[in-house]
Amino acid sequence: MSTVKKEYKRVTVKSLVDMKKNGEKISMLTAYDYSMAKIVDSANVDVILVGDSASNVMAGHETTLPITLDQMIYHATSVIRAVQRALVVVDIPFGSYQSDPKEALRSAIRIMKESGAHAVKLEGGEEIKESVKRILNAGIPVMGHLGLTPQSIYKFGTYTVRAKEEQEAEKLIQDAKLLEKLGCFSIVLEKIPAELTKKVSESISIPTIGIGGGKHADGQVLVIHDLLGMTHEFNPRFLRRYMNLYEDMGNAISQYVNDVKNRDFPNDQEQY
Ligand SMILES: Nc1nc(=O)c2c([nH]1)NC[C@@H]1CN(c3ccc(C(=O)N[C@@H](CCC(=O)O)C(=O)O)cc3)CN21
Ligand SMILES: CC(C)C(=O)C(=O)O
Ligand SMILES: [Mg+2]
Repeated sequence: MSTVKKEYKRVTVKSLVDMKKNGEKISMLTAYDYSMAKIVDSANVDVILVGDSASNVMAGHETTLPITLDQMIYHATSVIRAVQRALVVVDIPFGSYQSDPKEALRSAIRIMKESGAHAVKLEGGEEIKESVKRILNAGIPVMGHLGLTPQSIYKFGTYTVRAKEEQEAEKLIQDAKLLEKLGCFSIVLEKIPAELTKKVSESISIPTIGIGGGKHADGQVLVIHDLLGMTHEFNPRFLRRYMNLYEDMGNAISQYVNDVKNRDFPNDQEQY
């Protein structure tokens, strides 16, 4: 009898750029823990993002601002233990890269060293240029993030569509070109007009990953809890739900409560 070990061809930073070249769309989802990452990875998702959206969906904060570097590393470490195929990217959280490029590099190094992740993601363009350079110089792959950047929500005040005006759109295009020139391997485009996503995607050779960026992005990303319907009060237009887990889980748990109350669980077979 032989045990056949399944061979996984790992997704790399280079394979993502090749996918764009070959016209193959890239799938990306978030995960924050071992069990979920196992399922996401087994379903052949190309990129797993340990997003700072963990601040919302894991910790229950209103924004992504409170989550700490230590907490991000904890989530990333759990995810990495589960993943055999996907490229794992980790958000550098608010406050651990904005004050100076050396701090940015230190944060990126801690993420890579302590979690075993494959790349980091930072929000912004021109403003964080020196930090991106330093991190890339250390050999750490960087994913950019432009458009709606939730870490600067208080600067904008709302989660409305970004870069609808000519001037902001032009800055976004310049930022995308800059990130490519610096050496980023990919850029997330969040909540911008579909036509702008098209323009950006055609202007650079690294893949764009959209969330609320429309069909022209080279890939798509969603928060896993949104896709599964666990965040039933979050209803942006860009979200497609594939399940209604909030309801289904609620029903399953209610049945369990009933079974315990009614002395139905455990039964004779479910005890020793
Ligand atoms: N569960 C979850 N999903 C996400 O996609 C997500 C997070 N959390 N947390 C971090 C950021 C924040 N993101 C957001 C937040 C809000 C909207 C949004 O469209 N909100 C409103 C519209 C607000 C407005 O137009 O003023 C909505 O329609 O729900 C989109 C992306 C994306 N990220
Ligand atoms: C929504 C994605 C792109 C993200 O940054 C996150 O989940 O934190
Ligand atoms: Mg994020």
